[in-house]
This record gives sequence, C-alpha cells and structure tokens, in this order.
Amino acid sequence: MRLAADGLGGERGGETVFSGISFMLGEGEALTVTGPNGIGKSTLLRVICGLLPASQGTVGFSGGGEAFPDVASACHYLGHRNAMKAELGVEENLRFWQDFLGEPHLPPFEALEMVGLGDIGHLPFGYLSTGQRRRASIARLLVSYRPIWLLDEPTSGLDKASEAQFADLMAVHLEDGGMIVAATHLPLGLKGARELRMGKAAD
Ligand SMILES: Nc1ncnc2c1ncn2[C@@H]1O[C@H](COP(=O)(O)OP(=O)(O)OP(=O)(O)O)[C@@H](O)[C@H]1O
Repeated sequence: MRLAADGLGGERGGETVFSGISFMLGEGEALTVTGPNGIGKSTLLRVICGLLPASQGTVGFSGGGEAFPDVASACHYLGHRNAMKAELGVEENLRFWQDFLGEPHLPPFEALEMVGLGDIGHLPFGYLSTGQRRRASIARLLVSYRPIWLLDEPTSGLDKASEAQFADLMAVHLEDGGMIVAATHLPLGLKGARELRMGKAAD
C-alpha cells in the first residue's frame, strides 16, 4: 500500500493556505506535520482524506484492494472534535461507528479496554472528562480497520500515561503495515517518523 501526495495545495475561504506539498508513505511509515498555529496543518489533513478539495496537485492511495479502493475509503480521520454523540453511551457511540464504518476490527468493549476506559463504557459520552473523551475517540480508530490514520493533535488533553498508551497503539498500527499522518505540536513517540515542517514561503 502507498499514500502519495504530489504538489498538493489547499485553500480556506478562497485564500491559498499552502501549496506544493509532496510526500510518499509506505506500509509501516509515519509522517508528523508540524508548524505554527494557522499555517494549515489541519487543512492539509482534511485535503488528504477528501473532506476539503485540493486546490492544486493530487493525493492518491494504491494497493488497498477492493476494501480500500481510494484514499477516502482508506482513512480514519481524528479531528479536533471528537465526533461522538453526548447523549449516547460511550460503547454505544463506538457500536454506531463500527456499524457505520464497516471493516470491524476490535469489539467496542475491547477497544475501550485498550484506552483504559473499560469500566465506563456505559456512561453517556457527555459525562466524560476532556482526556477521557479523547481516549474514547482514539478507541474509534480501533473498532474499524483503516490502513491510514490521519490524526489532528491526537494527544491534546491526554495525561502522560495515556500519551504513552497511545504511542503503543500507534506502534502496533505501524507494525501491522498501517500508515500515520499526524499534525502535532508535541512529540508523539513515533519512532522513525519523518517530519513535514510547514512554514511561510519566503517572499
Ligand atoms: N472556514 C474557513 N474560512 C476561512 N479561513 C479559514 C477557515 N478555516 C480555517 N481558516 C484559516 O485557514 C488557516 C489554516 O488553518 P488550520 O486550521 O489548517 O491551521 P493549523 O496549522 O492546523 O493551526 P493550529 O496549529 O492552530 O491547529 C488559518 O489561517 C485559519 O484561520
């Protein structure tokens, strides 16, 4: 499997945010995207998975077979918002996502165990603390399989122990041949990850 971006450009509100971004990722490879606030890291992730159109260039995914014929089908996108219903139970939210996304991987209760929330799957998502919400959203990555994880500041709100636990989950995903693109201001503990540093073009 291979994820390739070639001369990618992105816009927000009709203004160019970035241009000319190229990279290639193979199985087991990770890319961290760094740079100052507002430089376009989140925009880049959204362009990669097709939530926003590319203003220039292309992004493609190959080798995913019938299950993952294109880049959009191959991606898990973990954005700033947690994409969970506050009134539904945590496990219920995960069951919804597994039914919606298909390609079942871990059962919801097991995914919650993996992020240390095994005992609160029955609580409404809205009752959870900030860090617990983030951990439940990370569990979403585990209930359905996707080869590419696009992660937008995934560890924001996590304590040190949860950061380490998430680093282990990312390592397993990479060992299994997955790929990760993560926008971050913090070290993620991704061994061997390449870095794409976004900055303002020189005038
Ligand atoms: N809907 C929108 N309309 C117009 N401009 C927008 C819109 N959404 C974002 N922007 C602008 O696009 C630029 C890139 O934003 P983006 O969220 O991609 O940055 P970022 O690098 O992820 O920032 P941060 O590190 O703060 O998360 C910013 O200047 C932002 O204000």
